[in-house]
Amino acid sequence: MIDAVGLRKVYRLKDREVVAMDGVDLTVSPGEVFGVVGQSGAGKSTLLRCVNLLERPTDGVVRVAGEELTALSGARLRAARRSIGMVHQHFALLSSRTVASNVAFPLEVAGVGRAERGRRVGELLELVGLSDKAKAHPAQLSGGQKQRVGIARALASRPKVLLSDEATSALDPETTASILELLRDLNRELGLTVLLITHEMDVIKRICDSAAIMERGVFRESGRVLDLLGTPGSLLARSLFPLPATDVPDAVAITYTRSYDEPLMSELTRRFDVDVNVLGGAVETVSGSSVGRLNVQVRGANREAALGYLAESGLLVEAAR
Ligand SMILES: Nc1ncnc2c1ncn2[C@@H]1O[C@H](COP(=O)(O)OP(=O)(O)OP(=O)(O)O)[C@@H](O)[C@H]1O
Repeated sequence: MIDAVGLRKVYRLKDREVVAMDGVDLTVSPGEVFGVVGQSGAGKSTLLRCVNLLERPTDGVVRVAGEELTALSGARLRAARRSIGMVHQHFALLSSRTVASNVAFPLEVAGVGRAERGRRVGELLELVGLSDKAKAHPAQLSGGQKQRVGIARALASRPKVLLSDEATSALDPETTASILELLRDLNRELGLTVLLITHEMDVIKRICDSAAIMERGVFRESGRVLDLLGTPGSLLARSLFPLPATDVPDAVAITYTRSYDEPLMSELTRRFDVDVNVLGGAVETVSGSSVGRLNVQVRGANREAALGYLAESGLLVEAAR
């Protein structure tokens, strides 16, 4: 649905050049939620602005919903961009307009008639759970409600793709959870493809099917979240499940990305007669699967066979650090 190849963006300032993006390849499949996570200055906003051609990349090709945006300009680019909705961190609502009129705004710009606009706005407000706020003004809404208006407005022209620029960064944890849930529901119910940028690992954990870690203008790793978590040395695994450093002898870090019918640890002690001591870790639901990362001390004569058994069972076994 989104295909970007070799994206570079260089800002030319008076006295120097800033390379904000330096060769990013991004593929977002139809119907998935893809999260790009990184610290401030990593290049996330630049990537998002280049994907919808708010800014033209210095190099590279961007295709969205089958259209090569980088080959278009003027009216054809504006028309193609209707298949992309955008949600902003600070909502970007018009304060003098009511909620309904904010949502109607892109429809007015697109020349949609009054009756059709009214019908569509009603539908959109229902979709985001704000039917009772149609006549309110943005100043009368909570942050979460404002973001719901922002999402309704972004969906007005029935986009295939929603870009989210730190949609939950200005919200408290509870409101963040409800907005993420809304994005997930819209993704499922409308088959909406979502590309979001965030600096919060929690957003990746809660709603993303795929993710990329961005640092200094490049993707350090990218792929399906569960695949990355099961990959040796994964940065995402270390960031989502930070394990405390350990120098305990015979300790290993174990990662599993699905639930097991049989109790593996007790099986281990029974079959291999080893002592198993859990030193630390966490178990959480990621992309709908039970994922765990544990530091475990395994001791005994059959230690190697026991670790081999875990690896054969599909767990990732690495040296604990
Ligand atoms: N218009 C611009 N002109 C010059 N440099 C820019 C411009 N926009 C971004 N940059 C620079 O490009 C780099 C990447 O910035 P970008 O805003 O994309 O990062 P980010 O990951 O989105 O960070 P943040 O979360 O703080 O917005 C930074 O060094 C930034 O200073």
